[in-house]
Amino acid sequence: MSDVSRFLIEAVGLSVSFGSQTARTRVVDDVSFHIRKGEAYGLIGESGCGKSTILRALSGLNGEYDGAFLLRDRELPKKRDKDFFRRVQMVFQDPYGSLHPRKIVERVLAEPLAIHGFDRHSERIAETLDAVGLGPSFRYRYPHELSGGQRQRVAIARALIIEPEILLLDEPTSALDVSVQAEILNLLKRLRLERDLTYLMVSHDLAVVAHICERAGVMHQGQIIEELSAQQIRQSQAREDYTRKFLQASIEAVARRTEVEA
Ligand SMILES: Nc1ncnc2c1ncn2[C@@H]1O[C@H](COP(=O)(O)OP(=O)(O)OP(=O)(O)O)[C@@H](O)[C@H]1O
Repeated sequence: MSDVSRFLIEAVGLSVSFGSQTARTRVVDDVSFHIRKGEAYGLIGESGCGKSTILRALSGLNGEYDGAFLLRDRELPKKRDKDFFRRVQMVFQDPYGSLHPRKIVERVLAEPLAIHGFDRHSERIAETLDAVGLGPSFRYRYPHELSGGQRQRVAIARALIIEPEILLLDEPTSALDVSVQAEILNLLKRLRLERDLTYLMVSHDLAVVAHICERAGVMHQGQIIEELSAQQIRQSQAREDYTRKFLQASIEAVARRTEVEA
């Protein structure tokens, strides 16, 4: 594939509806955005605005959409192929649900290597565990022997071990304690720089998005109503009324959280 494409990922006129003919609801409505190579792009908005639906459509979990996703200017087929999953990996919100309870970490990490035909399994597992901050002893543990943060590190390792270009992150820290959230966010930030990764991250938490992403689309009722830079988010510089209220509500939520922790 050529590297001259303007964008690594593009969504063009994406719409997703659910329900039968008579009770059909459009939950993503004509959404377009682009992400450059190496960039971290966020989708933010209240619960139910359609963020995860976009991620599920891009990841191939739901092929029932209108519009298109382009990877380096090429439209992705509705049924994603193996090459897509080599390049694009997903990290889910719930580190408890996303790891198989009867598989030790080594097996969790060996499976994607086998599927995608990688060599040097043992070395790659050791390297990747180290990259996510887990020592060699974690290799032989079951998920129930791990904390929430350690499980999410394993989930990140499972995504990274096949050297993808893009990580799709669906609220990757919202199931974790606040102190652990910061560790995982810092890990994601470091990994992106070290490995020249591109992120699409979905979150309802503005602080999380402003920490990780350079740009974010603000979603409301299935549409991206405006895009903001991380600096605009931090300085509460929004054009739309809805975004201003959303930013204000988030700032108040963070202040409340800080008061509770103090
Ligand atoms: N498989 C489905 N069938 C029917 N409705 C669905 C389905 N998946 C999502 N929805 C609906 O689509 C809307 C958008 O859901 P989505 O999960 O994308 O929101 P979200 O912004 O990610 O919210 P949250 O942060 O709570 O996950 C919601 O009203 C949801 O109930």
